[in-house]
Amino acid sequence: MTPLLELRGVQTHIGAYHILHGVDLVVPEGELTLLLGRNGAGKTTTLRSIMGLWQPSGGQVLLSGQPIGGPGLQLATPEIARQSIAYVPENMGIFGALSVAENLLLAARDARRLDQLDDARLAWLFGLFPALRKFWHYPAGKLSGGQKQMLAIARALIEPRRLLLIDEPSKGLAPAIVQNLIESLQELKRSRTTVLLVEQNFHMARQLGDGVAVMDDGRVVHAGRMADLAADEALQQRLLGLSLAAHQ
Ligand SMILES: Nc1ncnc2c1ncn2[C@@H]1O[C@H](COP(=O)(O)OP(=O)(O)OP(=O)(O)O)[C@@H](O)[C@H]1O
Repeated sequence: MTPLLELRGVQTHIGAYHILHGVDLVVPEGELTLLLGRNGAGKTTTLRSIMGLWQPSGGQVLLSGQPIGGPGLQLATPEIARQSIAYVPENMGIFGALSVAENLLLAARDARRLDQLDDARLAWLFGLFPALRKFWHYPAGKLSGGQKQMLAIARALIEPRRLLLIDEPSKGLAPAIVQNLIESLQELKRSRTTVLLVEQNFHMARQLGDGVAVMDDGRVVHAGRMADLAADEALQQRLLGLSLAAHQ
């Protein structure tokens, strides 16, 4: 079956630096695929290359088999977003001075007022992230780090999406908050939303991943099922090193 997203030999340069050296990656429809790898391996650059925020200098990015990125066939970022791909960057891109409700409203292209937001979708989001209902009229800047992360993901989900790219949502969060986030993302998985999730936290990754790709030095050096990697400590050690395999 054609995967929802596929990268074939993607090369990306940032200025004079050659960062991605031929990334091959498959994200099947309806699955959560983990992208792991040490700091600087190229995970964020891969997400940005999918979105066209860095334009690949070689290879192809395909959505349902149709090219969306690569030399000679590059779509602009707004066109890529219109293919129903949402990106939650590490800095989350939320507006601190606006309320939780206003942040969500801004992300909904079809609604101009709060009462135009889709009720069923909001109820589903509140089920995933109960804190959003509780802090509905609070300035987003006053939320905790974990709640901000949940708001950022909720913004990406305010409309139905074919694909969600999420960059390291656990970064800087306390273990108890990470556990909340894991539970929310497990609930999201039940809706069969296709997700490509960048993580360094293996404890989180192993509970969420269907498939996994491990990057090193601008390439994918391992791809397979997360259950197989989670069961193989020697492989974890070899691919991820001690610091990542340490199960928090
Ligand atoms: N704007 C930039 N200019 C120059 N080099 C960059 C830029 N952005 C990233 N890089 C370099 O590209 C390489 C890959 O970075 P990237 O952020 O993709 O890694 P990562 O796997 O996401 O790491 P991290 O987990 O630390 O975010 C790193 O060596 C980084 O220094």
